[in-house]
Amino acid sequence: MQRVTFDHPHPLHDLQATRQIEAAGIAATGPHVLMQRAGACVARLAQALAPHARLIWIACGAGNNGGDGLEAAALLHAHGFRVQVSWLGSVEKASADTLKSWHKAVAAGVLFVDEPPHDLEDQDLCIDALLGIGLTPHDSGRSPSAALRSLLDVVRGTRATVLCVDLPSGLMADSGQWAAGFEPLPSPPSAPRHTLSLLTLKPGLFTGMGRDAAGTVWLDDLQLPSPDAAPRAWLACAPHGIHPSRPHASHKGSWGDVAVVGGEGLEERGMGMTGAALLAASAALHAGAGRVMLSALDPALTQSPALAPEIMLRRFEKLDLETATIVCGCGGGDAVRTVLPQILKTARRLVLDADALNAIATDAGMQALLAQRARHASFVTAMTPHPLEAARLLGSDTRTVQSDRIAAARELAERHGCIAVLKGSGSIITAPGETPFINPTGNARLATGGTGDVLAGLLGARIAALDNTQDGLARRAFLAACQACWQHGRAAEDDLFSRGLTASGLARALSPM
Ligand SMILES: NC(=O)C1=CN([C@@H]2O[C@H](COP(=O)(O)OP(=O)(O)OC[C@H]3O[C@@H](n4cnc5c(N)ncnc54)[C@H](OP(=O)(O)O)[C@@H]3O)[C@@H](O)[C@H]2O)[C@@H](O)CC1
Ligand SMILES: [K+]
Repeated sequence: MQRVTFDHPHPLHDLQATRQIEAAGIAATGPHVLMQRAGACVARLAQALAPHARLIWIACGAGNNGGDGLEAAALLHAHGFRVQVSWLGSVEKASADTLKSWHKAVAAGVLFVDEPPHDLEDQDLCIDALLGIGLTPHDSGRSPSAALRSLLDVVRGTRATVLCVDLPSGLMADSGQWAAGFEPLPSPPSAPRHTLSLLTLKPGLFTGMGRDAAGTVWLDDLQLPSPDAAPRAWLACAPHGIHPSRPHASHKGSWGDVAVVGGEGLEERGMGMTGAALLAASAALHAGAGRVMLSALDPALTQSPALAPEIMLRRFEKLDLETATIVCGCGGGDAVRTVLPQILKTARRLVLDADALNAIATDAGMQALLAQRARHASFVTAMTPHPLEAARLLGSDTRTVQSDRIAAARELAERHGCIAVLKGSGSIITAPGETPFINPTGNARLATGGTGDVLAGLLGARIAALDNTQDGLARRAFLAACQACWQHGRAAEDDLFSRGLTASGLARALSPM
């Protein structure tokens, strides 16, 4: 068993692959072996998480996820813990494996209760073995029974540490969304949460609602060999080796130019958005771009910001679109539409964000220009939509995008031939022909205006630093996007922001590496 850390990338397998791995495992080990192993490692982790538990309550569903819970109950009882079990199954309907574990628990003298205990304290433990990967898809229209619902409510409202077996019950393994009818109350759970994922890590644990639901994630392979099934995605790890430490004999030209085009003025539509462009420029600067230029769409902006005199103002027609990495769209408003076609045609390295994406979403001509970029091997294009911007580009809605974030990111990347970074909890980074990565860094401090502009500027700096003379530009740009997401999230985790984060503070906290 291992706690999932981010020192190497982890493969994330979807339900189909997990079921295949499970079936092969059962064929290799025989009946009940995997459930016994699963129960044993649940019991081991339970003891480690709550060594002083007065009471361990195990909520067991009717399926094999509940069987894991019953198996763990027998073991924990044998280790001297006071264990109570609520079981939703029946002897008549239980699977053969679950029935064996039920017999074991009964024979061990585990107490089965009709009502969940109401006296679970902080030091106690609640084991959620209600539902695992057997949850039927959300569109089946099936909602939880009253009995299941009432146990779920206790699991979600308890003060005790919660250990979820395989998945938080009701969370869909592939998407990280709650199945219909299983959504918890809006207030986030306050008790510590852990999830012990069995056999494989599932993508849904790390994106969408998954991170809040799962808490700390653990993995046990149930002693089966590493799966060779293709992962649906990878969990990104701390980057190393993409940008080795900067040579002493480097100069500003070594790290590339970033030019930010955005920031509609107050006069245009009564909504001043120059701040967004300034944030992107500041992020590029602090992330180590050799030179940073700002081409503001606000004609009234005629001076570099006093706090960042390094940022040079440029009229759009004075930008060298072929050499600079263009970050386009931050606070761009409608004004961005006038310059975007030329940028799409000419800029070799391009990061598209916010209003540039909104403009492209409604303009077939610009979509065609974007598609043409993919035919030039020396062109790099990255887009950084949040779910609503992604939905506009895909002609769908936010709910559909969020219902399968990996699929939505892939669709964007394939359709537009570019690197796609779908922002949100567990950002998805993908590109044509690449297996997507899910970024594990970051926290709720990022939920404030301007942090997306900071990511766009940071990504601009990372792309600007890529060496033109080396092969594999597309792949290196993709890895640079993964690195930028990692660094953006990691910066937000710094204690510096423990009392709150602003986007300008985040930009200033970035570093070249
Ligand atoms: N097989 C093995 O060897 C191993 C399996 N392992 C473990 O088994 C788990 C998978 O077990 P599983 O396939 O039995 O599914 P599981 O997650 O218990 O859910 C099924 C139950 O949920 C119910 N239910 C479903 N949808 C529902 C809905 N919308 N609303 C309400 N109810 C719904 C469904 O009800 P039913 O449709 O039968 O009426 C049934 O009662 C896996 O996650 C891992 O923990 C490990 O021990 C490793 C070895
Ligand atoms: K569970």
